[in-house]
Amino acid sequence: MASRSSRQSYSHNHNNGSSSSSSTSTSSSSAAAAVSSRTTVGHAQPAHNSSGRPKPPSATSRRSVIPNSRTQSFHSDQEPRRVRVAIRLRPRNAEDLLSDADFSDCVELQPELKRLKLSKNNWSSESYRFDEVFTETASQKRVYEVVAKPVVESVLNGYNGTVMAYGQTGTGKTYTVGRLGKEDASERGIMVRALEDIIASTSPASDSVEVSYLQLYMESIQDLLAPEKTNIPINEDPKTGEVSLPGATVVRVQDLDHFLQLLQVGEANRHAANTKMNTESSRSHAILMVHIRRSVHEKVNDEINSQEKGTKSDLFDGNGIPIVRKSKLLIVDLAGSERIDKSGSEGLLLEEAKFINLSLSSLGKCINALAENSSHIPTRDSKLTRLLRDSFGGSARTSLIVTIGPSARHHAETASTIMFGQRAMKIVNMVKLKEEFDYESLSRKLEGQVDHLTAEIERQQKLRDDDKYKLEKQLRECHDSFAEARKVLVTRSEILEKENIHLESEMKGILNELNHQKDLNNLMQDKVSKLEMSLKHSEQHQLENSTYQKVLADTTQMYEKKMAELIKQIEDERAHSENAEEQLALMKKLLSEQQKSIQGQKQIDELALKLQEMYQLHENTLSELQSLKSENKDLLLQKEKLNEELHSVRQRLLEQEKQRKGIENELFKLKRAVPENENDFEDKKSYMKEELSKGSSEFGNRMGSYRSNPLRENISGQRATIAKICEEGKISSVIGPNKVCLILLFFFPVVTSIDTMIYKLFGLHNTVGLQKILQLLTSEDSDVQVHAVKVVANLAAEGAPHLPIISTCLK
Ligand SMILES: Nc1ncnc2c1ncn2[C@@H]1O[C@H](COP(=O)(O)OP(=O)(O)OP(=O)(O)O)[C@@H](O)[C@H]1O
Repeated sequence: MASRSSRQSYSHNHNNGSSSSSSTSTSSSSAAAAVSSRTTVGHAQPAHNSSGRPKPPSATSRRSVIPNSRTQSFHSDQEPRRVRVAIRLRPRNAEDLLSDADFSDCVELQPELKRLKLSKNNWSSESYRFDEVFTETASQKRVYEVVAKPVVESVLNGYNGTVMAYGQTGTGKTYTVGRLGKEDASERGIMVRALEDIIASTSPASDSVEVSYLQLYMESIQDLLAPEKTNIPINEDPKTGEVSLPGATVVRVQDLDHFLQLLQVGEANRHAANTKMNTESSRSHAILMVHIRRSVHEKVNDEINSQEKGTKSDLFDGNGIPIVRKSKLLIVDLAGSERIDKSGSEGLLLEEAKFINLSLSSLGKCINALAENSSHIPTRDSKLTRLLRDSFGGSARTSLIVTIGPSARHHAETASTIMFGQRAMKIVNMVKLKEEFDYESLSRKLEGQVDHLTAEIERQQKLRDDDKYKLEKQLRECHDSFAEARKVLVTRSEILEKENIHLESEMKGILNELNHQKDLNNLMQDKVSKLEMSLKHSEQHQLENSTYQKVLADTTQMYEKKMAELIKQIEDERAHSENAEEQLALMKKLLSEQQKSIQGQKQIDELALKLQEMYQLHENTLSELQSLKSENKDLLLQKEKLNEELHSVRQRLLEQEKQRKGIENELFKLKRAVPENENDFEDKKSYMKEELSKGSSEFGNRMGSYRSNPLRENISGQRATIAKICEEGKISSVIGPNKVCLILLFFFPVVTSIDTMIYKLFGLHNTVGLQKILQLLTSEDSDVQVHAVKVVANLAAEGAPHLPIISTCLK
């Protein structure tokens, strides 16, 4: 009772609400008996704090039946959470109505107070407070939301959870937990609704929901999804305390329909045997294990120890890291906790009942021990307690639904069940969040990243190789074009150099020639000036040469002008040439610079273009030079001709000058030699003869130059006639016929006929005398006679004083 008193001291949430101090535990069920016995002996009471709330369990009281399973997790948050217990009253069934017709219900529910009154007898009852009280009209949905949904949410958040139904056979455990509700969804039990929520809250891409469905039948674990698997061993990790069933089938749930199919298969395989109490009684404990694995990306928590933090920081650079939350939900539909004597079982059924009672009794003992903070929790007494070690006193969040029937016939079982629930309410679990680094998915992710990066590196490498190949190709092409351009430039440079050398030599030649021409010009100018001087001196005597001199002066002036122009052109050409040389030097410099560092085809092309322009300019210069040369040549030829003409003119002038002087001398001598009269004639005859004979050879030579002249041949022809006349007149005997003719020619250059000349000769000079002319009339030579007649006729025509003489002669 002490325990009851202590329970009464719970707060409204924790107080079991028992209003009676008397122990009414007469349960014959094993678990209830265990609880009862513990209660009766008055073992350890739950600790309370000053506020009436149960103290958080001490290290000892909190201890889990399993070791800390979070050695790999980094969350250390632990939260005390009491096992939540709700009670549900099944509606009266036909049997109840029939058998209890004369009795009232043994329980009275006060759901608003979350209390249950269990009648002890007709006049007294005991009141018990639960976390929730469901009447017979409570819907499946509400039962789920109140009892199971918080646990499911915890499981989705990474905590282990357990939802378990405990109660007498036929009170609605399977109805509450395992009903499929195929035809009516509102009838669905906790299993289906829990999976519905879990599936809806998880992502098939990042999360996984796996289920195993087992039954514990006669201390043997059988796989309900693969019934051939029996006696599946329980594996307990000594380090983590994790309980697992490695032999059990684990199926990843795809959707709710898939789960319903699985559940249906499991239900079909669940062993059920008819008992006298319930034709469809479950003779085994059904355990649905739901393994949830959820990926959570969180930042590195400050709580992570520095070593782990450092490692992860290196890996993720402070960004979200893959964290996986692994949690397990157990939904347990326990077998009925009926009394063996009441069930009337025998044979196999009796054996089943014994095992059921054994496991439930063991569970009750554990719950008692936990509730009383016992130092020893007998979890290893049965497989059921081994499987549920994490659910009671462990790290799981646990809700217990206790089902009872209304029939007074089962008052004792109902009371025992209620006490089981009341004990369970004292158990405080230390729920723990089970988060782990998802090394597996991290590894997969990293492998994926490595693959991606490797592919990217390979792609980049391939791109680099392609670029490198293209660049190398371009470089080779550039090298080739550069070498070719260089070759062309070198060739052109060589050609230009040769042409330049050639031009330079030509320029030198031209310059030399020009200098020579200048010298010649100077000489010519000197000669011309001298000639001009000479001409000036002989200007008075050489009027006929004035035209020549003028032409010569004009020609010389023109020539000088042309020479000046030519010099100017040559100077221009020299300037051009110097400019070309400068440009060529620039080109050479550019070429050398270009040869040193050619930066590309573009510069080469520009240089080639410039070079071509220079070459064109050079070509033009050459052609201009050539034309100037030809002009110079022509001018030189003209100059040569002019020089020759000038020379010949000068020669003629000199000769004429010389002839003139000679003639003047001879004339002077002749004048001296001419007799004044007949007597003087004879005196001077010898002198003249001597002189004439002396000069005849010179005179004859001087006249030789005229022999080629036709005029002079004519004169020569007439000379014979004159000579005859002179011979007749005794002149020729004195000076000779040649000299007579020359005298005639000198004094009478305009005489057109021999007759006139003879007439003049005899008329001006009376040396011959009229008598001599008249004597010619009688000359034996007919020609002389004819001419003598003509002379006489002329004299007569003139009416000269000779006329009387002539008349006399003619007589
Ligand atoms: N709350 C309820 N509302 C309506 N019917 C119910 C309710 N609870 C139970 N029943 C009915 O009572 C009968 C027995 O229920 P159930 O089989 O769930 O009992 P049980 O506790 O699982 O029995 P066992 O332990 O023998 O398996 C079923 O026909 C079920 O439909």
